[in-house]
Amino acid sequence: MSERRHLQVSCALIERDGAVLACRRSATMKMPLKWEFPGGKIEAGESAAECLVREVLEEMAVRVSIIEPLTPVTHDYATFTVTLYPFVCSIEEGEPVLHEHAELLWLPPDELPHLDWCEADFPIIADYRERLSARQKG
Ligand SMILES: Nc1nc2c([nH]c(=O)n2[C@H]2C[C@H](O)[C@@H](COP(=O)(O)OP(=O)(O)OP(=O)(O)O)O2)c(=O)[nH]1
Repeated sequence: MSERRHLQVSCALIERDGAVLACRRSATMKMPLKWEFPGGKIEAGESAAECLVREVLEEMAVRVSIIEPLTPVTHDYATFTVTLYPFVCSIEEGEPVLHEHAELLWLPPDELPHLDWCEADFPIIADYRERLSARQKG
């Protein structure tokens, strides 16, 4: 029996002017038309943070700097498992462009849960919003 695939993926919650960038997967990708954060698979010898910066640059021609890591999330999909390493980021250089995605959207954090996200992303959004409200209180 073949072993179930377990992907290690970095993803970016890019903040700008009180909004966060959401990307919609194209109709031809796996999980078509689901929303996700920009990012991709961690390569051998690469840290999650290095992967994040490389992937966002490749995917949307934007150089990001990391503000803070969020708690990694492991999720079982029907055919594979993914561990997502999320990072809150800001843009250092560039304007996001559509290469692979069907749509890009800047959304206030409170509106993020309303999109049809890849399942693994919901706990990340919850963690992010909790940290934001903690930041505002304290
Ligand atoms: N980039 C990204 N991927 C996510 C998120 N949530 C989530 O479940 N994933 C999954 C979708 C993919 O299976 C995997 C990301 O790998 P990828 O971006 O290299 O994969 P892909 O489907 O675009 O392409 P591929 O496997 O055919 O090479 O992680 C997310 O927020 N961002």
